Amino acid sequence: MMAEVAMVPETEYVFDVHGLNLWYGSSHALKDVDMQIEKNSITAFIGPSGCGKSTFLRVLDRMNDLIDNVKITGSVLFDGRDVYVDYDPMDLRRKVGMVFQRPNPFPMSIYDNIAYGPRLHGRPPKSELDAIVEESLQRAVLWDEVKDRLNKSALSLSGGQQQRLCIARTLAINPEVVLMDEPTSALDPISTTKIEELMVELKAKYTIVIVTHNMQQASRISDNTAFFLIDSERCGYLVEYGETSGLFFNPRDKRTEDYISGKFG
Ligand SMILES: Nc1ncnc2c1ncn2[C@@H]1O[C@H](COP(=O)(O)OP(=O)(O)OP(=O)(O)O)[C@@H](O)[C@H]1O
Repeated sequence: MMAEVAMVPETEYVFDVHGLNLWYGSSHALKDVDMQIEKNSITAFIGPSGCGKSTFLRVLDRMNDLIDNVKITGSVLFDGRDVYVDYDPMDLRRKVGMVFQRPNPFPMSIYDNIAYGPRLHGRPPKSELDAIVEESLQRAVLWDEVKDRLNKSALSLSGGQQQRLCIARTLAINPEVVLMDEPTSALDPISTTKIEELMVELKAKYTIVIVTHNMQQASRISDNTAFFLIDSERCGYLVEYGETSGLFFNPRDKRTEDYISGKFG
C-alpha cells in the first residue's frame, strides 16, 4: 500500500509587488520594495515616522493617484493582474477597501452610511439592502449596539463605534482586502481591543493590511510584519519582511532588532 503523503497547502498571495519605487515630485519616497501579501492573513507595516508605510499602503489601492506629481515604477499585481495597468481605480477600490486613522462616518444615519456603497454600485432593492446593512454590522461586531437606532446619526456614536461603523461600511461592498491606516491610534484601549479582536475574526474572510505605530499591536495580531526604514537621502525602504513571530523574536537584521528593542525610532 502506498504511504499517504501529507499535503502542505500552498500559500496564496493577493498582492505581489516587485521593484516598487515612488516619488512625490523629485522626492524619492520608496525604493525597490518587493513584497508578497498572503491571503487571509494580517500583514502589519511598522517603522519610524516618514518611512513610507502609508505611502506603500496607498500604492495597493491606487490612492496615491489622487495626489499630484506622484510617479510610480515597478509592478503591483493584485490577484495576478497589474493594479496600474489592468484595473480601473474604482473597480480596484471596490475589491480593496480602506479604513483610515480617524473614524470618518458620513454625516447621515447609521443605516445610510452602510447602504452608501451598495447604493452607489447597484441600487439593490430595500430587502437586499437591509440584509447587507445587518450582515455588515454583524461582521463588524456593532449590530447589537446599534440595531435599535439605525436611523440615528452616525455622528452620535462613540469613537470606537464610529471606527467599527467605518469598517462595516467598507465590508458592505464585499471587498477582498481591507487596508487599515493606524485604525486604532485615535481610540481608547477598550475600543482598540475590540478592533484588534475584530481584525483577527475578519481575516477568515478577508485579507487585512495594517499600518501601525504600536509594535505590541503588530506582534499581537499580525501574521506577517514588514519593517521599513529611511535612508540617508530620506527615502523609505524595506529592511525585513516575514513571519511576525520571527521578526519580533528572532530578527534577521540588526536594524530590526535595534528598532523593536527601542534603540532608535
Ligand atoms: N502627499 C504627499 N506629498 C508629498 N510628500 C508626501 C506626501 N505624503 C507623504 N509624503 C512624504 O513621503 C514620506 C513618507 O510619508 P508616509 O506618510 O508614507 O510615511 P509613514 O511611514 O506612513 O509616516 P507616519 O508614520 O508619520 O504616518 C514622508 O517624507 C512624507 O513627508
